Amino acid sequence: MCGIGIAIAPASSAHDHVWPTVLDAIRRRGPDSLRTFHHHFTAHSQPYALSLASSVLSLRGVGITAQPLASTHGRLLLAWNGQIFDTVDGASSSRVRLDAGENDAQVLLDRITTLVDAGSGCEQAVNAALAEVEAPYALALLDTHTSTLVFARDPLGRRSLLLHRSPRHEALTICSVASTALLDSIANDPGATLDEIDCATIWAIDLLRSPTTPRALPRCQSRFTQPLLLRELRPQQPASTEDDFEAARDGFLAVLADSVQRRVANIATDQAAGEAHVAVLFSGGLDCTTLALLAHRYVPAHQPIDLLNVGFENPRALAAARTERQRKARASTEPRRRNKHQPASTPLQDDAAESAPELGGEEDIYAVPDRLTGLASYAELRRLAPLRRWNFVAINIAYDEYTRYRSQVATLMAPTSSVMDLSIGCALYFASRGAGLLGTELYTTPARVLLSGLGADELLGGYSRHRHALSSGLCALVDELQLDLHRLPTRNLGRDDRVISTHAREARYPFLDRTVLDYLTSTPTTTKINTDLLKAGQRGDKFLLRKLAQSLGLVQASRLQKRAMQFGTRAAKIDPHSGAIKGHHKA
Ligand SMILES: Nc1ncnc2c1ncn2[C@@H]1O[C@H](COP(=O)(O)OP(=O)(O)OP(=O)(O)O)[C@@H](O)[C@H]1O
Ligand SMILES: NC(=O)CC[C@H](N)C(=O)O
Repeated sequence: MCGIGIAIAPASSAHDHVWPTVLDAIRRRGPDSLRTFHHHFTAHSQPYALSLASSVLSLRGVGITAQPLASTHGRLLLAWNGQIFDTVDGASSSRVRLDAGENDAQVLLDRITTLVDAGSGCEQAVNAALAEVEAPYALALLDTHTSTLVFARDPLGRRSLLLHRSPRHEALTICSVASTALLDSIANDPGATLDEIDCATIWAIDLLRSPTTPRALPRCQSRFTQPLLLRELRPQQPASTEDDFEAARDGFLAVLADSVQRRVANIATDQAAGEAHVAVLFSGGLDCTTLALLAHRYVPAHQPIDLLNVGFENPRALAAARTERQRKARASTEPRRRNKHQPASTPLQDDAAESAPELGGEEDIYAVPDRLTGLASYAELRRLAPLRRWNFVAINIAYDEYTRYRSQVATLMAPTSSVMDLSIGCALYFASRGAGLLGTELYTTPARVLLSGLGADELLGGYSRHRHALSSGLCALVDELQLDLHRLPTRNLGRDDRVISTHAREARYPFLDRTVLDYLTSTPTTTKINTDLLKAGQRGDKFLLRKLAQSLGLVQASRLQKRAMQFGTRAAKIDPHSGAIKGHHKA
């Protein structure tokens, strides 16, 4: 992923010690180029300076399209962290150019320039151009003629953009990710703030009038920007073309496969043709295994697909497992009647009981639940696609290594800061670093594109809270699913982008493609979820996806139960005495 950094401040105070640290942080996200453009203006009779920096992780077009990218006469400057995967039908010239392999930043800037040349203000032009594309993005556009800055994130918030205000709001920093110096300012200067930029609207700053006060602009409506509403909650429910379950499953397969194809095709890098261009963040669970098998259809046959599977040495869980094994061994050699007042097990024993059967043996400290599932699904992929080179990369993170990197991950994920965020952030940090064992050899994935299965649980009812909601009736389940859709932009995606992109890689989310979202929000809830099975505590969750996976031959993976990343990797409750700490506590 690329990076964006913008500083707006009175000229006298511009470029303090924080700005170089912001540049460092965004350089890591986009190692292929980094440019900075300076714009000077006067507001309230005071000279001001704006610096606009943009780094590029080049994935589209011929060569590297450096940013900020200038329009022909230099009036407009674009910083684009994004990938256009689809365009509305009306934008046919953009579509043709993208299909021909042109760089999407250039195509987008040309479209904005055309609208500005035809008389639109730059805010309207950006707004209209963004409504024509399906893309994860964070963007900033500076109009040097009018001294207007426009910035935005895609409606689902798949790319990060943060806003930092100085204590008296006289200066503003907009950046993909925070640096330690920026966080120090939050800690030390009362009044300083750091927030994720809201992606429901587009933002603009009229630099000459109010240089540090963004204004919200409602988004232009299109099929890519309309709010997502489940069919059960629409005033008029669409006629159900998918009464037939098999037709619904096949329709889902068609849109999901197409989404995967668009995310793995046309990756233009200077990599050797025969090395992996695509890796899967691979727990071995249902969601990512299905994506891996679909990716196999479209990734060139001579390229390997890397499966990145992370697991942590968790001293607490290991100690508990050992104690539990010893207890069981003692119990089997000295059978004793349990006193009825003695509790069946302690919380630590419960934890161990969960670990014990899943740890492959005392010595295999990385045989965490996701490793075992990962290996099983890897075997299934090899069986179904034997001619593909699948690289199962075992990413083993020792407790020492985790403790060395923890504060770095905490800085990257800011302003999110809970214990659960840190566990997930660490799992994603190491998984996307992509360095582990390929067999017995050390290996680091060269892939810049990482597929993630995130989104399937929100769309298809994969969380245990969906089952709890169903116990209050179907309407409660529908409401819970709608809430998930509503919260997608604010929950995890910004955090994940900040953590993953620091390794100069880009996460792509096939389940969050707009056409997939439209399809699944139009499919009846009772088709997506088998409510009878779910009520009975069986595999009724993500039922449509389970059946899709089965139809592809993924028999083992289609039966897997959801396991949250922090538990599957054993990144949660890893520190001594962390047993009583709750996920929502501050890390
Ligand atoms: N141990 C892991 N190693 C690498 N990537 C992982 C791991 N665990 C989860 N991921 C990635 O994060 C995504 C979202 O994780 P989440 O905890 O929501 O799992 P999930 O919904 O059960 O998905 P899946 O069925 O793919 O495991 C996964 O689809 C996968 O791409
Ligand atoms: N990774 C990015 O967001 C870079 C921008 C552009 N899509 C490119 O590939 O060059």
